[in-house]
Amino acid sequence: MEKERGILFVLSGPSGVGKGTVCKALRAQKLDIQYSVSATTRQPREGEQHGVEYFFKTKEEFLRMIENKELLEWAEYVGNYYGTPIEYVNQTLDEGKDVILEIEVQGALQVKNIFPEGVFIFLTPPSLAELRNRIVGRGTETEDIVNNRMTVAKEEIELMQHYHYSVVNDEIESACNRIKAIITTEHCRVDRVRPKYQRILGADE
Ligand SMILES: Nc1nc2c(ncn2[C@@H]2O[C@H](COP(=O)(O)OP(=O)(O)O)[C@@H](O)[C@H]2O)c(=O)[nH]1
Ligand SMILES: Nc1ncnc2c1ncn2[C@@H]1O[C@H](COP(=O)(O)OP(=O)(O)O)[C@@H](O)[C@H]1O
Repeated sequence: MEKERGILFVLSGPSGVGKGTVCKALRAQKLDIQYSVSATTRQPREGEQHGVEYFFKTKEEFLRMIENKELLEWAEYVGNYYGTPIEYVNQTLDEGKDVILEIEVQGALQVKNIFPEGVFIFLTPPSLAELRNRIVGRGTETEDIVNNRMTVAKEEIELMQHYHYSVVNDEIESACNRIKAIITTEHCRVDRVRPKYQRILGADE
């Protein structure tokens, strides 16, 4: 019997809201979901491994991936390129497994055009003041860059309307629980389960 296709979940939101942190916490829970590994031209950080956190590429290699249509979406973010290899996503969904992408907002909106049946989750800060604290707290940005990130974040929060769900990242554990609840809910949607039951009803006993 033909397998149900998996569901594509996209977790996105402004820089510093905690996408990476929440995704790492979700991974630790060993859910039945696959995590896509992105390609990037940024330098690996200490401890990062090729093929685990990212596929680290030169700019030339990345541009070739774009040219060869190997990416589902891509975006330039703070001077580096980031993109989602399309083959892994399609293959994993075809195998009936769910996939989650943790990507920034420009990329998420590109995916929405290609995969409108995907589930788009916007991670929201509890407040703008807390978002600023988190960006400053990370200690990687100068004051000018923090101000710039805040301006971009406000524009990105306006784009929340294009998403299906908004999850507040107040506490990491609560945010993870909300995302797990969304995954469960999506699996119970009648438009997703009906084809399966129609097949069962139509099949000989
Ligand atoms: N569009 C897009 N964004 C990505 C992709 N992979 C990672 N990102 C985003 O790129 C941004 C920078 O990621 P990274 O360099 O790991 O630094 P971070 O700020 O510590 O998360 C984050 O907002 C990620 O969500 C991708 O494949 N496509
Ligand atoms: N729920 C939370 N409460 C407090 N701090 C958080 C929370 N989630 C993330 N952070 C902190 O906020 C900063 C930004 O998180 P990060 O995961 O790098 O964000 P993003 O991937 O969205 O850019 C990090 O220092 C992280 O430890």
